[in-house]
Amino acid sequence: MEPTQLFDQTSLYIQDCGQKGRGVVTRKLIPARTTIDISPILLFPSEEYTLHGQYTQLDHYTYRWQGGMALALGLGSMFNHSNKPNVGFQRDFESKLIKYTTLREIQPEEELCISYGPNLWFPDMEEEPDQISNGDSHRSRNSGSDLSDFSDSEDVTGEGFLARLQLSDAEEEET
Ligand SMILES: C[S@@+](CC[C@H](N)C(=O)[O-])C[C@H]1O[C@@H](n2cnc3c(N)ncnc32)[C@H](O)[C@@H]1O
Repeated sequence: MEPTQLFDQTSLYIQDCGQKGRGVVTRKLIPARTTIDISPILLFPSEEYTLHGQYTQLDHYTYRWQGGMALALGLGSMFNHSNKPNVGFQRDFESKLIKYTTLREIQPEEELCISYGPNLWFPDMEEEPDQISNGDSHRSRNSGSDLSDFSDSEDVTGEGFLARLQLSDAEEEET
């Protein structure tokens, strides 16, 4: 495996984001298309996840992965959800990494959010009050298309990468 360069994250910090719990915030302006983190992952094989993991706190933090579910080590586990995300992510199955890239310019003191997909298991506090649904707290994160499900390992750099991040889940399923 090639060595992976990690990132200087001195401008990012973890903050209490009210009912969302902790979240990731930036002190400085971050330009669009900036890679802000590469998180190594810890893979839980499908069987282990089905037998145990889905009944634990891990279920709130894991990403779909080839062969099971993955816990992002580092910032990747701390991004909250927004249906208008300002950060996209791309899984690199071969290198067991998730790369996070800004989708637009992000202002100082703004929270960095990814999209978990359409099937949330909690009431979305980013929504307007009359739009908040209850979510389904009993539904396993693994039981729907929670996270846009990249089916293959791809080059994680370049235009194709960012364009793919911006696909909606519906478009993603069609590709
Ligand atoms: C991957 S964790 C994110 C970090 C988490 N906030 C923490 O403090 O550990 C996912 C959990 O954060 C909370 N969360 C994330 N985005 C949210 C949102 N838009 N509205 C409400 N809760 C949210 C939910 O409890 C969810 O199960």
